[in-house]
Amino acid sequence: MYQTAFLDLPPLMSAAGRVRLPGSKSISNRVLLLAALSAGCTTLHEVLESDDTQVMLAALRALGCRIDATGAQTLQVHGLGGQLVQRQAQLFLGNAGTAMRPLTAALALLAATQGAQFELAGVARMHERPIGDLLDALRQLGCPVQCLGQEGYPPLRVGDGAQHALRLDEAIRVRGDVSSQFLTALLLALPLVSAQQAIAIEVQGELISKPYIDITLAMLARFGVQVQREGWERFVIPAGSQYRSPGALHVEADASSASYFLALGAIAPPSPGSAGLRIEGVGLDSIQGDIRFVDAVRAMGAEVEGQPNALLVRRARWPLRAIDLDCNHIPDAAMTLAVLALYADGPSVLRNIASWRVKETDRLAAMACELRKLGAQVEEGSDYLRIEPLPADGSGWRSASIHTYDDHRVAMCFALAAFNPARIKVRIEDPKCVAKTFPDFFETLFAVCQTDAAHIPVLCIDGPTASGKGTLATELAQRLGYHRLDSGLLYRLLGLAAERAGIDTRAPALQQPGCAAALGQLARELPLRFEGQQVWLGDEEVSAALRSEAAGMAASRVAALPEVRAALLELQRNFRRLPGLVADGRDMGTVVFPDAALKVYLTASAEQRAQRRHLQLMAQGIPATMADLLADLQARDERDRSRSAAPLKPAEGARLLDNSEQSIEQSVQQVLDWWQVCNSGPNGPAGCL
Ligand SMILES: Nc1ncnc2c1ncn2[C@@H]1O[C@H](COP(=O)(O)OP(=O)(O)OP(=O)(O)O)[C@@H](O)[C@H]1O
Ligand SMILES: Nc1ccn([C@@H]2O[C@H](COP(=O)(O)O)[C@@H](O)[C@H]2O)c(=O)n1
Repeated sequence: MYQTAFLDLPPLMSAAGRVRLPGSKSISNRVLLLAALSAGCTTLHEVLESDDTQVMLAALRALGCRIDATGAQTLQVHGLGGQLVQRQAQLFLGNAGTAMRPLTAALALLAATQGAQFELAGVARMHERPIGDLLDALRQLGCPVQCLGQEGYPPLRVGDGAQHALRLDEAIRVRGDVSSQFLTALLLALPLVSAQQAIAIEVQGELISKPYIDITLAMLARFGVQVQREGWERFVIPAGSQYRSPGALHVEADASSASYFLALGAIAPPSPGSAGLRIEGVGLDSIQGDIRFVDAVRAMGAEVEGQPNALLVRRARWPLRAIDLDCNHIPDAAMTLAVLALYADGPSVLRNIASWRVKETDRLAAMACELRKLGAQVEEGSDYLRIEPLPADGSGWRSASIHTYDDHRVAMCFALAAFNPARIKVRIEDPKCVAKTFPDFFETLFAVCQTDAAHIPVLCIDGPTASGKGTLATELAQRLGYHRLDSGLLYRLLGLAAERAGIDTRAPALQQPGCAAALGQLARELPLRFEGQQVWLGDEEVSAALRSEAAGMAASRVAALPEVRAALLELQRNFRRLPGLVADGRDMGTVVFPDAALKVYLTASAEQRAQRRHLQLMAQGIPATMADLLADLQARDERDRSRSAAPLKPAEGARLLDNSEQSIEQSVQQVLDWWQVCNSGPNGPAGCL
């Protein structure tokens, strides 16, 4: 997951391959709760790992439910059988509506019938999301429920520690026109108290987001409770209903998450020779309402083929066909349509989406505001959006920094704007907000998208030994969310590989006929592998061996050979991958990435550098003297500067940074400021050179 303050998406050009989606949030949180309420043990497979499921898991554990992780995305839930083991708890539920609403209802009933008291709170936005209609229904039942802040909103206290008789004879009335989650919450909770009598729920107002109720009913059925539905107005939980664990259950992939990749397939030309984009984990027979997003992208012109537990999508009609659609049945996925509308042949209207206003943020206002930043004309009604497309010739598109409002769906759907025909980058602020439902969303996106190498930004740091290039490059890559190329490591690996192969890399031997060619060949076939922080040369883990001064000296000798440099050139250029690269070495800006957007030449006095290296080695427990280190680094610098192939020197247009008197953070800030300037042109990273 990208933990950066922002993520710059370079212009994207095509997409193809396979996407494996994470588990459905709606199903995961429902089945976690149901498994916890049931008697017996339930094994849940492919459970979503995200912020929203984490808060549900933490709450269930705080209530005394044992949940063991028994494999990747597999959990074993030891159900409580409807019996409280904790009579008091304070639960933090973040911004997860799928946790707050059902837990409120279930705990209110359990607290009232068994004598307990619980507090449920969330993040600030959760305390602005109304829950009054659900509380009214619980109060009708006779459950003590108290709002600890503003009436009708979390934080809440349910129960008062005493037992209360419930009024179950009369039908429970609940509003259905603000959020369908209130009805879901009651449906999930009431089987806890239906052993003796049937319980009816009557929905007041037109029920919105009906497909989510279908998910609830399907999950209840899996746990042994068959709810009788009379239209969408009345639901009856039969007397004697009781939760029974199904033993094991597989969670479908998230159909709302599929929408981003269905949309991607609709707008991205497939890469040459590919059949399109295959989305795995969910098929046309999904029980999730957002699968109907398929109808919407088909209406806009995409070809979608249903396969067993998968979808295959291809761009067909271009530009897309504008739509005028009632989106009440796909409220979450419909946000994706708002961005697709930018690529349509006329204005699109998304109707009946008033519920957007009470989601993670006011999504109607947020989408209108961010679409306008891209240059679109948008009309925002109380319950609709009308979106004018942007010209297919690229005129009118503006480079924008998309504010994401701590809303995962805003971040994910605006990623699609990176396919703009103007080929301008799109900045997504606070990309980690996708953790709510799809922590690896951007990694998944980059894995199936392609673009011209020239669009992938590169930031180069060159300079002499121990000037701090690696330290600076690592930090920059982390803050920008970019890949990192430590090019010196490749030369060090080659020096080590030569030693392992019995090739003498000392000066006289290197001049022997055939030696340079042999090293060039070795460089082309380097059996290198990166595993996290570990570097492998064939079967040997060599990370520590590579950092020795001897390895540095050997690297510096083999690096002077043109055959070696030529052999490693392509390998280094292959590190240029989405979303960007920070590369450090001696010739990053001069030879390997001459078109880099920003080139920095980093120096410090030889004495400072020797001292830093000394401290570095001491910290690793490697003995060295200052005098030896100074002599070594001066010899290396001299060889690097004086060689004929790719000598160490500032690249044309490079920014010079002498960090002798700077802290690491000051150097980082200086380069980020330069990077910001490079990126502030109307077309994104035009470069500083
Ligand atoms: N601005 C700085 N101020 C103080 N110390 C620094 C600064 N930058 C880096 N250092 C320290 O100097 C040491 C050497 O840095 P680093 O290994 O990043 O240099 P390098 O240029 O990548 O070296 P090499 O070219 O040999 O790989 C590290 O211990 C690092 O913490
Ligand atoms: N682009 C590069 C990077 C490194 N070298 C040579 O490798 C030696 C080791 O590099 P470190 O950055 O890991 O210390 C270095 O002394 C250079 O001779 C290079 O030539 N080009």
